[in-house]
Amino acid sequence: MWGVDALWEILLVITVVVLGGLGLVVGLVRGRGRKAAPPVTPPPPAREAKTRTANTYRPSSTATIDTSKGSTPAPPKPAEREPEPPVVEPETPPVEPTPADTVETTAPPAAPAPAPAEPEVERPESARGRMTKLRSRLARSNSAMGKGLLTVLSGDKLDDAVWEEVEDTLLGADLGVEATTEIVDGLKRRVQVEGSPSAEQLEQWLHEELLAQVNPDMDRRIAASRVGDRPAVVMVVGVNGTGKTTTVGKLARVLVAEDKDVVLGAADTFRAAAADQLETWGGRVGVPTVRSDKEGADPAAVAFDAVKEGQDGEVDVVIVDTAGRLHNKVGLMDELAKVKRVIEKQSPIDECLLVLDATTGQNGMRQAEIFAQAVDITGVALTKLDGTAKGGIVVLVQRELGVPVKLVGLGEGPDDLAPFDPKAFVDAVLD
Ligand SMILES: Nc1nc2c(ncn2[C@@H]2O[C@H](COP(=O)(O)OP(=O)(O)OP(=O)(O)O)[C@@H](O)[C@H]2O)c(=O)[nH]1
Repeated sequence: MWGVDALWEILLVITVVVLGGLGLVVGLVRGRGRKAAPPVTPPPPAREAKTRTANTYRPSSTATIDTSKGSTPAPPKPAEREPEPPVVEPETPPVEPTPADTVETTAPPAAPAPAPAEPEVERPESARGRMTKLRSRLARSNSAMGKGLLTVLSGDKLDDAVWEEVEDTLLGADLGVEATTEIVDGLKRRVQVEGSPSAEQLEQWLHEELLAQVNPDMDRRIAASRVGDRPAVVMVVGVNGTGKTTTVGKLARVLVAEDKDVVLGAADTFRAAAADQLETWGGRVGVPTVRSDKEGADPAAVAFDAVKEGQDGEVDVVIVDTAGRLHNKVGLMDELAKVKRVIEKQSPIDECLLVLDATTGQNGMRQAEIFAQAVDITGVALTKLDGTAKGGIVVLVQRELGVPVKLVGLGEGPDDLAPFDPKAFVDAVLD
């Protein structure tokens, strides 16, 4: 018979076997359960995926450039070869090609751009009476002289101190010594003859004395009409920066307003932009510009061609702009003399206008004298009179050069050039 110990051993073995079997069954059941789990919902399509879909409508810009350069195009990436199956949510509307895409991919080649519109030709206003219209500009800068004079003269007595102050004021306005002396002597004489004058009487005398100095009898017409069977020729000279090219442009406008046919000659070949500047001025009023495309071209040759063009085209006037700066003064004067000589092989020069900057005062006068030695000046265009209180330069320049101021510049606007009117000038100074 088996002992109790043996019985316990048998029971222990059976328990171990049963527990091991149970463990095996549980393991199997859990493993099968994991395999049969429901599929996990994929994450919503990323933003990147949408973008990529849209991009398939758009030819790569780099590819286009590469093709046009003739280089071998890189094989298309799989994503570019075929649109990817849509990975967007069903409710997302399909991506439409943008108008730009449509043009690039399917539209026929774009129609040629319309021809640029013809630049509009301006019709400038007549320059008659322009100085009276611009009088306020002149008065703004120059009436200090007039006011100063009238204040001094309206005192209780007219003694030496008063006359000295009048002299200083006139000299300060660049009238020059001779004109100043003549004006003061004239006033003193009238006071001696008439006795103590009223303020109005003094103002009237001052007006007359100043006007006499500005010399209203000078011929200020510009030679801009055909002479016999040829155009008039106007040569414009002056130091660079005085406003020479601008003045030629403004003068062309003045003449167009008078129904003149004008040709411009860009003989300032020293400064590269001068021809462009002139051409722009001319273009605005339908006036052609003869120029050279070569920087530093022979200015005399350009001037010659301009005059020839004017003759062939039977225009009224040819205006030749010249250089105002060279490496040295002698070179500039030699060049101007040459331009003049070459023009005169075809036609007399009817007008030689010197452009002077009124703000440069006595310095401008020295320039004027140098130019006068190289060419025969027939008139002066005094620019920037709006920016100086030294309007007396009008008197000085006429006295020194013996030629009239024919034009005055009173601003930077295209129509700020006026035929000089002595009475309007004196009126503005004594305003
Ligand atoms: N305030 C004022 N400015 C003026 C007048 N005339 C010309 N200017 C200005 O002066 C400057 C010089 O003018 P330009 O015509 O280029 O001078 P330029 O003498 O031709 O100079 P270069 O071509 O270098 O020889 C420009 O800014 C003009 O607008 C004027 O009457 N009043």
